[in-house]
Amino acid sequence: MKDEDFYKSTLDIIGSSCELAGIEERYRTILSYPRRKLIVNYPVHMDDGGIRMITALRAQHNDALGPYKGGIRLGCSVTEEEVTALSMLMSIKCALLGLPYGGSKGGIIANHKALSKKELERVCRGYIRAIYPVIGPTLDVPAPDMNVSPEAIGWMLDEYERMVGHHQLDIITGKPVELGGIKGRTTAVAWGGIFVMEEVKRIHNCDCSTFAIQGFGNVGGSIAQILHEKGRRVVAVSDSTGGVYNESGLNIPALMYHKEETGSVKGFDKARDITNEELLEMDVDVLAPAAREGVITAANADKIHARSVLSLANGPVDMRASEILHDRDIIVIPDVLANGGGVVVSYFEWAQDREGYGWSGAKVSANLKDVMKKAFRSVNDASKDYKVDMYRAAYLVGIKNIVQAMKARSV
Ligand SMILES: NC(=O)c1ccc[n+]([C@@H]2O[C@H](COP(=O)([O-])OP(=O)(O)OC[C@H]3O[C@@H](n4cnc5c(N)ncnc54)[C@H](O)[C@@H]3O)[C@@H](O)[C@H]2O)c1
Repeated sequence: MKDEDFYKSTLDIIGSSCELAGIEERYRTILSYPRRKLIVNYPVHMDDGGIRMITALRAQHNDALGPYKGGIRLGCSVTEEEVTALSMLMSIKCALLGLPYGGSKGGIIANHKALSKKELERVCRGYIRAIYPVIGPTLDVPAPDMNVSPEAIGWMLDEYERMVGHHQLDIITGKPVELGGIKGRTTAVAWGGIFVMEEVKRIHNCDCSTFAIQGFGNVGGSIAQILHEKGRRVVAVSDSTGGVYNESGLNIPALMYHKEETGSVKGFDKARDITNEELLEMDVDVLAPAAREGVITAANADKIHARSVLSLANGPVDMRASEILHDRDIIVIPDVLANGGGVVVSYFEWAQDREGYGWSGAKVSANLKDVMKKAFRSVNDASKDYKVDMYRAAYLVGIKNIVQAMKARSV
């Protein structure tokens, strides 16, 4: 899916949710624009003595409920439309999950694979210097997203603290644990998805024994690992190079080792190579797209054979595809709910750093479970009340919560 289409499909779901909830036209108009978009160009010193200009941005969508919150993406294919749409999804996600945050997103347009570690550090530090005027612990709190590691977040924290001249751990989340990060952040998206899946299984009485996972990075890799440890059968996984399949279940730790050694999941000796299309069309209990936006659309929704779809990536299923799947009795857990565990635990990290008292892993896990189950119930109830699929219900609940906050502010 092209980024313009992702942006358009985000506006479509905002518009149709407002219509469904009977929300006044002016709120739909307000929510269809980001409040602020900062585009920056900054020079980075390269190891060969030259400089390179880096273009980056920060999109801030809506802050009626609290400070903007959103990750930073790094990559040469990052675009303004993609980052803007993702800032909108963040507002809706935070509102749906009951967090006191608005939504934002950042993007750094650079080929991270072609940078040395020192160059990457200078790119990350430069980004913080460039967006400094629009971020702050009660203004906009960044976090990692694709291709941004906890180490990179550590550099960003350090750069901000150098600028302000004092410690400020609550300026950014996703930090290494030894630098004010929180226990459980790296597996938070995966655990959040699993807690939601457990509710789906309990309430809708569906089977969750076999899994196919698209993407084998932070999110896809960690859910595969957890499911494997729980004794579930992860029969297929893929990355950008293709996928692998084993009907009896893949040995995930061995596959991780294979990917580390070869750079790809393909060619794993205890499995058969498959394409990403084959993975999406697999007959499994749960299909978890955990790579990119726009992978299930009206063009391939008819070919999906999973019993449920856990949308761990941002925007992997569009509204039309979700309707088609719903009509075929396939349960779609929307992204704003399924991958919400990441921002929930980011919120715990922010709260921990503002409080100055470390949370235990057990406290993180118990609180995450509570938030995810409560959010699932609100979506499930809205789905029944409005007689719509869970995808539309989730956006509807999030947007209603934002609009209530705007009304309380007399916007
Ligand atoms: N990391 C987080 O905390 C977090 C939180 C919420 C949502 N998300 C979303 O989850 C998704 C994945 O994020 P991540 O942090 O795991 O990124 P990542 O960069 O660690 O991993 C992405 C994975 O997807 C694979 N991939 C890329 N393009 C692909 C394609 N066309 N087909 C199949 N596989 C492909 C990559 O090879 C890699 O294995 C993104 O949509 C991101 O916005 C991430």
